[in-house]
Amino acid sequence: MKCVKFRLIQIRNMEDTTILPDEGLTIFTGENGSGKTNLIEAVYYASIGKSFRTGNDNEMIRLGDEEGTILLDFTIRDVSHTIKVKLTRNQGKKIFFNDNPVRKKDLMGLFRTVIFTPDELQLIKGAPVFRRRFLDMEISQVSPRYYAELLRYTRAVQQRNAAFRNARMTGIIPDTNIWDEQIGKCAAYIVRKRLETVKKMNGTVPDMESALTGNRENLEIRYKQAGSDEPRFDEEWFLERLAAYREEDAKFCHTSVGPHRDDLTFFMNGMDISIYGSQGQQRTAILAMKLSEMEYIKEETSEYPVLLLDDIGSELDSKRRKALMNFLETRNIQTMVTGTDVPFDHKAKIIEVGKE
Ligand SMILES: Nc1ncnc2c1ncn2[C@@H]1O[C@H](COP(=O)(O)OP(=O)(O)OP(=O)(O)O)[C@@H](O)[C@H]1O
Repeated sequence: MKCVKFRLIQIRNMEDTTILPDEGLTIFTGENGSGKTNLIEAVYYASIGKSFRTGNDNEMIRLGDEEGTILLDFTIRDVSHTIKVKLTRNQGKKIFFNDNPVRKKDLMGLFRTVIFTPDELQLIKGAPVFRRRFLDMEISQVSPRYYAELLRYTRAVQQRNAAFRNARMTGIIPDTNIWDEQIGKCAAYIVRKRLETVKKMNGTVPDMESALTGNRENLEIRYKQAGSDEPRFDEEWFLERLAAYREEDAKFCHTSVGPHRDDLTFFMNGMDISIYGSQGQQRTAILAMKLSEMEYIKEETSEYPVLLLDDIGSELDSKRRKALMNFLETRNIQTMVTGTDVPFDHKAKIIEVGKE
């Protein structure tokens, strides 16, 4: 999978900018605020249908304009495709794949990316939601069924919670069987898929770590299921727990059982790196996980996704950057990087942003 060309029209600070990235490494360089991250953000937007920086699409449209467009041409196994996203102020977005309108959820998995930004430390330091999202996005990009089950699951949990809220005034515990059944079915599938993925990642993540550092630390991802020491993914288990917790859930109008409560923990040589790891180790571990995500996507789809690295120069020392670039080069992974100075001494296409 390669991005051949992308264009931002009235997006962020870009009036009309076309970029032809290299098949290998492209470095966006330029002063602070010149718009380097805006370029990576647009590529990511075309892949997922939303920004990694904001949930408010209006922020994406250039100030003073009413609409903005992102166009992206890419190839899958040498066949060309196009994605077009048209954003209109306060009126949402329209997405087109090969000129046909598609819903945002249908965009998932067409043009695949993996992103690493300075905020990525949240994956270790932040709330569980960041870790679940990481895993969910990874699997959703290769499995349309997973994404559909996830959406169905989220809706069922919302409906169950709404049923509790609606019944609150009456003091009667509502019958949520219809939602519990849906939650149980989807939850079993979601947790099974997540466990499979974690297992696959554990097969590659130590190699990625050693490619970056030269050390073979024992890096391991563990799935932490709310309510069970040994992860369970049978529907009956979820149904039993949903029934057992119904009374308490009704009191708080929430659902305390299910994969939306699960978490991941990262261990290095048996130690939880969120507690014992240095900042450098945490960053390297995250990057190793991202590379392992790339391997997973490659294994599932037979093509590497496009890697987007925002401000990597400030995140990794030169030794690790070099090791990372060697790794990407040998696998022919298309990579787009931002940095105020050209941060690498590798063969790359360098695009100076903000200079006409
Ligand atoms: N909706 C918008 N309309 C116009 N300009 C915008 C909009 N959103 C952001 N900008 C401008 O985009 C620029 C920020 O771009 P970006 O974050 O890509 O910078 P950068 O080159 O990555 O900078 P740094 O090196 O500091 O990370 C700022 O100048 C900001 O004012």
